[in-house]
Amino acid sequence: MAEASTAPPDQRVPESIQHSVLAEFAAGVCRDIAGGLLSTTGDDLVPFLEREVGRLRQALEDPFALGEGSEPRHPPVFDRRGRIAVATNPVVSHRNAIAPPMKLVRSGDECEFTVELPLQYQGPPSKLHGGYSAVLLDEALWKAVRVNVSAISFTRELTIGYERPVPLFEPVTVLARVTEVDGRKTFAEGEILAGGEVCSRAHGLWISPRPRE
Ligand SMILES: CCCCCCCC/C=C\CCCCCCCC(=O)SCCNC(=O)CCNC(=O)[C@H](O)C(C)(C)COP(=O)(O)OP(=O)(O)OC[C@H]1O[C@@H](n2cnc3c(N)ncnc32)[C@H](O)[C@@H]1OP(=O)(O)O
Repeated sequence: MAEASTAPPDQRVPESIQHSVLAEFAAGVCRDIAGGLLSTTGDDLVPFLEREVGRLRQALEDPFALGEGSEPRHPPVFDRRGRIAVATNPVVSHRNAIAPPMKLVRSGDECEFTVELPLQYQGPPSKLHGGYSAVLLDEALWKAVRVNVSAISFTRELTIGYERPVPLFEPVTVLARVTEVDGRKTFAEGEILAGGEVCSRAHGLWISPRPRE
């Protein structure tokens, strides 16, 4: 259990920058291993794994060699109650090895993300699994709701239309915007685009929980 921090606000971080950079690097190696296990077979498997383990071992021996001066994207913080809060989000957190991670590049009335999906997200050959398209759109539409509505909301309904396959191994864009706010209900819509063409469309409803009596 984390102890409540008594540090001044500017020092309220539970680990060094170097450890945060190391954790995000390790998550990246885990992602590369996940993809490589699906594309590497037979005699290539052992050298592949040795290379990846070697990258990790080298980082552990000399963490300062990891992109000198580089900043962690999602370092843990102390929350308002003094507990350690790690960015666990499975779509955008650089510390979560199962996140691609999808990157927010523009946030406002419309949110824009970019992402490149490797082999572990494959459904049809070289195309994204449809369930994972829904994951990307859920996150993007939730973010558009989050930045435009003050109360935290949760996905109540999400409808996805699959118009074209989403390609793996190339940058795709995910767009999202709020269309209507009605009390606790917020409606939003968005798209996944590849090469300028819409591949999937989503619309849905986000509801903020009723205030406690
Ligand atoms: C490092 C630090 C980080 C800090 C971060 C801060 C905190 C972060 C917090 C969160 C992170 C999330 C990260 C992104 C996640 C992406 C989004 C997700 O995946 S969310 C998870 C999946 N979703 C759920 O698990 C919801 C499960 N459902 C519920 O919990 C409830 O259903 C809930 C809260 C959504 C609504 O519950 P009710 O009981 O308040 O709803 P009722 O009263 O039934 O409906 C409200 C109104 O909406 C209408 N309504 C319901 N369904 C409708 C529909 N389909 N169309 C139109 N209206 C509808 C109803 O008729 C009602 O209307 P009338 O107020 O009576 O006028």
